[in-house]
Amino acid sequence: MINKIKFTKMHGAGNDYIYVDVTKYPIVAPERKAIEWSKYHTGIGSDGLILIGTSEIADFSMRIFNADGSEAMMCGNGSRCVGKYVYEYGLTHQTEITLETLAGIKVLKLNIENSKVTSVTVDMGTPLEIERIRLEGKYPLQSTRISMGNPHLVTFVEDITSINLSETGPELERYPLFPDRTNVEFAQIIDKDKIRMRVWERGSGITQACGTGACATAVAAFENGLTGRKCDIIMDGGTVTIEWEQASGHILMTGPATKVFDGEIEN
Ligand SMILES: N[C@@H](CCC[C@H](N)C(=O)O)C(=O)O
Repeated sequence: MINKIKFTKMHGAGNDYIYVDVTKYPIVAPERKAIEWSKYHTGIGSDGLILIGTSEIADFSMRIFNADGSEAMMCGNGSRCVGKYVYEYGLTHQTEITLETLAGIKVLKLNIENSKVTSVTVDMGTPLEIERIRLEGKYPLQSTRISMGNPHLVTFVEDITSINLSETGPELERYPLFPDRTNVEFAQIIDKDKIRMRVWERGSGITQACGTGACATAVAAFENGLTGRKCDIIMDGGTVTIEWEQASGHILMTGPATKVFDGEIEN
């Protein structure tokens, strides 16, 4: 049993996770560690925990645990950071990497400057289960639900500053229509290729950014005739560019990946 785990804190547009190479530091109960380590006052502080491992069907694998210990299928911002991690820690010299996730294999293209990964484009695959819905009850919202591997509920509003996300977020996350809970995005159209978005993440609460949420928002905007196929999603912690390719039907997400620090923690 390894007593000390080496980890790296990284963020993608402010969406921050603890990254562990589990080929060197196996973690027995990641659900429990995600809860313990994500706490800001008594742990490392993060939106969750991401495990980087080997794969029989791709170059690497990624597992993601939210701050409440629940396991998610996919993490857009996290996948970019995994690309940076495996390249900069010398686990690969490839600049195109395949990554096994619970939502299928994703392809990462690394943009390198002076041997550092500055940004990554991820082929996020095809958005699924796109449905315009009308919520009832306390929040009679006209929204769009979309799966990017994980579930999202996107609502466009005139003025995003009018949304009390810490109140609506948890209620919509557990709205009865979503037995598996949902991620919740509110978005305001700035112009044909710019959207301001804020997110309440299932299992983590308000975060500064959500990659799969940015993809879902861009898809919902296009489906509702509000933008073209390519747009910038401006979140609290940074911006990502989303393109919904017409030919392939795939979503391409490009954005930053940033290392914060390396650390060591008792297992
Ligand atoms: N922040 C992520 C998504 C993380 C998982 C999400 N909270 C869920 O439970 O579905 C991203 O960047 O995509």
